[in-house]
Amino acid sequence: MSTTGKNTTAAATERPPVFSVDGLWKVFGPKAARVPADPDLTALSPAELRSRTGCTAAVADVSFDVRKGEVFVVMGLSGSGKSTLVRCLTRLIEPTAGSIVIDGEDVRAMDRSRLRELRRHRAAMVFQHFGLLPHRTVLDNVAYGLEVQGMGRAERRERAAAIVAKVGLEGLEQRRPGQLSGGQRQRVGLARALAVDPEVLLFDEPFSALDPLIRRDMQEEVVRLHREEGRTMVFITHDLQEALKLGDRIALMRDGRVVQLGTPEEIVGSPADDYVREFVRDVPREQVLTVRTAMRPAANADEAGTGPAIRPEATVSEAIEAVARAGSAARVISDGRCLGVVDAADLLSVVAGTAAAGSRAAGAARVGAAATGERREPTGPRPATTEEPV
Ligand SMILES: Nc1ncnc2c1ncn2[C@@H]1O[C@H](COP(=O)(O)OP(=O)(O)OP(=O)(O)O)[C@@H](O)[C@H]1O
Repeated sequence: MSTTGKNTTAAATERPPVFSVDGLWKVFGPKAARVPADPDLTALSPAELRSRTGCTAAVADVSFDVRKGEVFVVMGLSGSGKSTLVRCLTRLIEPTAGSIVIDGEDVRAMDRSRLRELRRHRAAMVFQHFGLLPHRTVLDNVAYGLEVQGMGRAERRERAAAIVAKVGLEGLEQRRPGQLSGGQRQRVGLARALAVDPEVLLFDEPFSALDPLIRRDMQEEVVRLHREEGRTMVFITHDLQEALKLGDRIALMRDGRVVQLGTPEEIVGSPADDYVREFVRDVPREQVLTVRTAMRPAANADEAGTGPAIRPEATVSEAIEAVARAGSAARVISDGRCLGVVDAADLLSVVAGTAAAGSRAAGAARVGAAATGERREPTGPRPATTEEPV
């Protein structure tokens, strides 16, 4: 579980939104539209709402932005509303209330042809069950979306062949889906979505049917593609490890609501409530939390001036290694400035979960902001004033 390659820099968090979702509801059941509009009904628990109205609020007042170039993970247990939420983004499911905007354009106002173009070109979906055409070859399955777009045969086959190679399926172009393993089929599904060069890739639990090793391969494939292409991705999963591994930010859903929205580090280091705390209880904190969370101001000039230098994004696990090797506290250095120091005790208290993350990096105020989906940048502890070249 490494955070390597993630968009955790300030530049990434300042990128413009691709999708902006505000006050989104999807209610299933009779006279669904009255539910979001009635505060007496919106205040009910899911069970009460069902017994009073026969309705289920699969998505309940959800707001967030997906920023350009990020991997945005929607995570939650079965039935929490993940699929409904992501299907609402391109109106595969029609929302009941709220707004969805893609690149400034109102998705709810799109007519049929505009919606078709949205789904085909701008926000392509990779499904769990592949959805491949059984009688077509790998190459023709990948070229299918280009065919629908009206691209000529030679051009689309050339383009499809390049994408097939990109996802590691070279040599299998002429096979049919029935002659492939589950992992290979999922690669075809991924290649097909990539072939149309969409602005956003939407993944609906794409790897949950794969065995663990192939699943890990595919996760690495996604990380690699993301790193190479910087494509915006929305990824649904019920698997916390997968969410932490892939997500720049994670929206954790429960009963249709987003209970916390934040970076893996924020979710693990500063759970918004007991539900999230229980969810992340078994996560190896040292692999997710960074030294930003663990560091403290240097006690004196001596501490600020000696010891190994580590980056603020280094994980606590990496810092433990550096501190153990050096036998002294490490300095957290960014742009030649010493932001703080970490010693063995600081690092141990993060591992043990006794470090008050709320009072160190992830301030209590941010937890509130994350829970409501408000955009707010992670803040580190107050930097030490010591100027120190690395
Ligand atoms: N067509 C429908 N009619 C009525 N209720 C529905 C419908 N589709 C989904 N629901 C309900 O909405 C809630 C959210 O379902 P959804 O499929 O979005 O959850 P999920 O988190 O994606 O679950 P899973 O991980 O099992 O796919 C559930 O309570 C589900 O029963």
